[in-house]
Amino acid sequence: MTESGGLIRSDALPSVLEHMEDLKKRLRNKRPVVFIDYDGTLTPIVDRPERADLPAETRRVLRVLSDKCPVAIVSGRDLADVRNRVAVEKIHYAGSHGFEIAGPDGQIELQQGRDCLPSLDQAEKALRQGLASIPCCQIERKRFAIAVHFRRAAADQFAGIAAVVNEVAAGYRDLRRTGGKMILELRPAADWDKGRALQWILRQWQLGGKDVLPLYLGDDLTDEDAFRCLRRTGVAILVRDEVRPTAAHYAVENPDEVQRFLQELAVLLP
Ligand SMILES: O=P(O)(O)OC[C@H]1O[C@H](O[C@H]2O[C@H](CO)[C@@H](O)[C@H](O)[C@H]2O)[C@H](O)[C@@H](O)[C@@H]1O
Repeated sequence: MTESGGLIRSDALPSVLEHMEDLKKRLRNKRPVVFIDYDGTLTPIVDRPERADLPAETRRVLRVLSDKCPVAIVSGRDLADVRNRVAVEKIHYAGSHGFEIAGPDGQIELQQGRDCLPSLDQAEKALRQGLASIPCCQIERKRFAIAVHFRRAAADQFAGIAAVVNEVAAGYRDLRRTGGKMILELRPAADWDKGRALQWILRQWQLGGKDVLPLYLGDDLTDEDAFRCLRRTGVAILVRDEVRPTAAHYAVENPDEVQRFLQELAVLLP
C-alpha cells in the first residue's frame, strides 16, 4: 500500500462489500447518515448527460434505505435536474456541487453563488458563442455552474475547447475553472465544495454527534473534498474506475456494486 499525505492509491483500497462485518461493528450504537454522488456512482457514465437515468431498482433501494436512515444526494448537476432524476421524496439533495441544497423542509442557495449569477450568465453566452462551431461540444448550464462536455468531441478539438474555456474564465475573477470526467466547468470561486455541503447538511440535521456515522459514496475528484471531511469520523467509499490517490477508506467497482452495497446496508439497519 502506498500512502502519501493521508492519501492512498485507489487500487490498494479494500472492497467494502468484503468488509460488511467491519461496518456492522462500526454501526453498533451509531446511526448512519448516507451521502451519495449521482453520475458515475448511482448511474454509469454515458455519452450524453441527459441520458444518465437512475435504474428503477436503485430507486427502490434508495426508498427502502431512506425509510431507515437519513440519505442525501450530493451532485455537480443542477438541483432540479438531480432531484427529478432520483425522485425519492424523503431524500435531501445538494446540486451545483453544494451551492443549492433542498430537503423535505425547504431549500437554500448559497449567497456567494447568487452573487456570481450575472457572471455565470455572461460567461454562458461567451462559451456558447466561442464553442458554437465545434461539433459535439455540449454546454450544460446549471444554476451555479456551467459544464462544457467534450466526451463526444473529436480528440483533436480538445485543446481548442480548453483554450476557449480558459479565455472566458480569465474574464471573471468571481468564477473558477474546474475539471471532471470529460468536462470543464466554470463555477463560483467561493470556498465551498461537496465537503462543505456535507458538513452543512450534518449541522442542519443536528447529526454532528459521536452517535452518528456518516458514509459517503462517490467516484470523482469533486467527491474527494467530502472524503477528506470523513477521513477520521466517517466511512468514505470510492467507485474505483482509475488508479489515483484518494482519501477514501474502501472501494466498490461500479454503480451495480453501489446498489448492492446500499441494499446490504439497508438490511443491516433496524
Ligand atoms: O457530482 P456528480 O453527480 O457526479 O456530477 C458530476 C457531473 O456529472 C455529469 O457529467 C458526467 O456524467 C455524464 C453522464 O454520464 C457524462 O456524459 C459526462 O462526461 C460526465 O462528466 C453532469 O452532466 C455534470 O453536470 C456534473 O457536474
